Amino acid sequence: MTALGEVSSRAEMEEPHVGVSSRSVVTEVSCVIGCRGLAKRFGHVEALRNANVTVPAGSVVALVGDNGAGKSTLMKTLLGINRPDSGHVIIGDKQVRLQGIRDAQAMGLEAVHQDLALAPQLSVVDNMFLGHELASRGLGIMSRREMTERAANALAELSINLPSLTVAVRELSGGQRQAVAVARAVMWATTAILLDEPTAALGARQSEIIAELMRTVAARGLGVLVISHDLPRILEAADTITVLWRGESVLEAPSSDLTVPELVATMVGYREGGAA
Ligand SMILES: Nc1ncnc2c1ncn2[C@@H]1O[C@H](COP(=O)(O)OP(=O)(O)OP(=O)(O)O)[C@@H](O)[C@H]1O
Repeated sequence: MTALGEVSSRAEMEEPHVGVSSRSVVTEVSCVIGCRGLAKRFGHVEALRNANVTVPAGSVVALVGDNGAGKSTLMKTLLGINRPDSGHVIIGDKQVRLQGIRDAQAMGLEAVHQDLALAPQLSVVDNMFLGHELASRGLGIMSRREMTERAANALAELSINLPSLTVAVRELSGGQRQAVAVARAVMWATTAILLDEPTAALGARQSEIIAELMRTVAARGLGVLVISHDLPRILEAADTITVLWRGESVLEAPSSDLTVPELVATMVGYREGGAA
């Protein structure tokens, strides 16, 4: 993996930033990945206008909001896929200007997008290394046995049981594929993983397993930022919830302080001053 020191030549580091939005109740915490005052337009669409999120190490933070609220845009901006029009991204308590996804990866971020980006015809082991061929080379030439061992360890650490590591990924269930994508992200991440709707296509039991997996990942010290529409489950799995409403973060609170009806009301009808 690229050493962090190499990043500064590509991702411009700025001064550490403190302070969060006035409605935030999560203040002055260390931030492995987050942002302050992000704005992003696509033509006449204001996808983000004042987005703030803070993901501390060892925490699961859920990003919720109605369709079109800006959740995916925010995640892509945190990953350097989108460039913000204003505001800034924070990684490891420092403001950074990411030039692309490679910068984000070099700073220890890994993402699991909705399409999972797995190669169905390749084995579990090959998928665990997919997209990280350059980083793997940095580890020296790995034999097939070493790759299999490394993948097996990564899966075992997350208590992921699969029928075989040599089976093609297309033969796994949806939940097992999702688990492989999460395990790959965790294997390469050193600061945080970002998950876009990891349980959208899963049944109840498989969704439960992925929720447990997020807790396990956080317990290992990584930050976890997850987009979810599954409010009951995410209230249980996340430490903190951030609500986006029309591109603006309007609520950031410990999940233990929130209920599903409160979340829904905030997601669909937030108005400054209270009433929906
Ligand atoms: N590349 C793009 N070009 C033009 N408009 C975009 C682009 N990406 C997002 N948008 C617009 O920005 C707004 C926010 O979209 P985004 O996908 O971030 O919302 P979301 O909260 O993730 O929605 P959903 O829950 O439906 O996935 C939408 O109006 C969307 O159409």
